[in-house]
Amino acid sequence: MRIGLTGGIASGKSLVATYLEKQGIPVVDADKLARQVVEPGEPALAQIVATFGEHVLQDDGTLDRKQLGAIIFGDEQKRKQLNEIVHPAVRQSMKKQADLYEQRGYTRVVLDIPLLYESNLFHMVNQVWLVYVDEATQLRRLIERDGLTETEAKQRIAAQMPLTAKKAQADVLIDNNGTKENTYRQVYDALAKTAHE
Ligand SMILES: Nc1ncnc2c1ncn2[C@@H]1O[C@H](COP(=O)(O)OP(=O)(O)OP(=O)(O)O)[C@@H](O)[C@H]1O
Repeated sequence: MRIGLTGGIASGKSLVATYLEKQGIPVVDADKLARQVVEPGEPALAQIVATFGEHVLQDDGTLDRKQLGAIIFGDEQKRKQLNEIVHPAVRQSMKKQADLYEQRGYTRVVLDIPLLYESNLFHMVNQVWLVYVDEATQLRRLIERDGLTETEAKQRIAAQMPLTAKKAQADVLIDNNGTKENTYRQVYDALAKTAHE
């Protein structure tokens, strides 16, 4: 069974993912794979260079993220082109890792996908677990973690699909407004329910 773990910025996905790993559940991290698929030697990097030019590479052959960011900033068409290269590579890589874990005998694999809703990746998982917090808590934790001003933090939250809108399509809601222990308990209980599925 594949569980899609998602939420919003600073909602507590990493907290939950770390706990799941401690419980012996393998977690496939979409953000980590998104960095791996553009490493030197990877086909996605070659496609990026073919599309945007050699100047998106640094001298050591790695992707110059700043340069690429500047190219796609404010250019919807270019952003789309980049996503059309990177997204399929990430999906393929997530699937491959999940397959591997299953071949090794794991019956439950978690796919940590921050943009599961935005990228419409419901087809990749059997269940969606949503880590949610109310906006005041999200704002406070984001400011504390990243050292942002209130305005900056509000902008980042506003740039995403609201967490409340994500609730309707979730199979399991993990309320992370309380203590970490409280959240761990909910995850433990949700895991217990999947043990025989
Ligand atoms: N229940 C909690 N009580 C107190 N602090 C918490 C709790 N849950 C998370 N935090 C803190 O809030 C911050 C955000 O949590 P976390 O990094 O797990 O979120 P995330 O969803 O993975 O964020 P992002 O997607 O932005 O990386 C962290 O500093 C974390 O330590």
